[in-house]
Amino acid sequence: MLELSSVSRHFGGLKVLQEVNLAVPDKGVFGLIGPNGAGKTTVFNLITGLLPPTSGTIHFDGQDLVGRKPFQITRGGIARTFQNIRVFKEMSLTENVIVGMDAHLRYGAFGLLASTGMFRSEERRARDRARELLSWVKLDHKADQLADNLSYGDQRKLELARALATEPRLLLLDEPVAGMNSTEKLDLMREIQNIAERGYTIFMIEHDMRFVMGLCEQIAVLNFGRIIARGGPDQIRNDPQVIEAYLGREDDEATNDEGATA
Ligand SMILES: Nc1ncnc2c1ncn2[C@@H]1O[C@H](COP(=O)(O)OP(=O)(O)OP(=O)(O)O)[C@@H](O)[C@H]1O
Repeated sequence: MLELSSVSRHFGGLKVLQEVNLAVPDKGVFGLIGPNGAGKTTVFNLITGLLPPTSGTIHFDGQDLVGRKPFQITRGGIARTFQNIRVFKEMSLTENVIVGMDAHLRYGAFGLLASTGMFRSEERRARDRARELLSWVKLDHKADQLADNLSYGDQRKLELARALATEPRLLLLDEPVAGMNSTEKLDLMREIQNIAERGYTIFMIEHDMRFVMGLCEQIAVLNFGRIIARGGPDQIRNDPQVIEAYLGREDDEATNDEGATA
């Protein structure tokens, strides 16, 4: 579905990604892990058109993504969430999700939200879909509340619902459980699993090893800008290069995470 071939990205003299080859298969959950600063978010920034690669190609369903603008890539079927939460706190949950639908609404999300009846049927459809997506992350009972009232974990889930509102085929999640407690993590794990079962392909970056190992069928490991391993959870867990990449860095938070070596 998604294929990166010999992708490199340099920032001045800093070689953040070097000849990365990565193939995310259609359907299921794929994980990208690696120590802090390994280059993981840069991979997402290249896929979503926020940055161009220095060299290499990125194909999605056979189409070349390099040179396309972020909104074109979103319309083409790739959505993402960010490491830092980006919800509109002064809007309701429903309105936040409708903003995500923007590319698919005839009058645009803001036109629709500001309307006084002109676009009623489109508004009703958008609200129904927003509520459905909120139910996928168990937030539909809070649909009319302001996003500002949500816990940190629920704000992350709202971002996920908003990303789904762009009707993607591929969903990129950048550290979806960052800052969540263990109950929230378990809930989110189930919800992501359900979303994958609905036919979405999920590609996630995550530091929480228990979460990654519990969800992903395939995992790639990035270290100093290079892929050092790929395979199923058991293979990754026992890979000597992966163990060294994590344990060899005393300053890495992943080695201190609960369950990091699970
Ligand atoms: N726009 C940029 N300009 C200059 N350097 C950058 C830029 N974006 C990322 N970098 C550098 O690239 C390296 C990799 O960053 P990146 O955010 O991709 O790592 P990461 O694996 O996602 O890390 P973390 O797990 O801590 O989020 C870092 O040294 C970072 O400072």
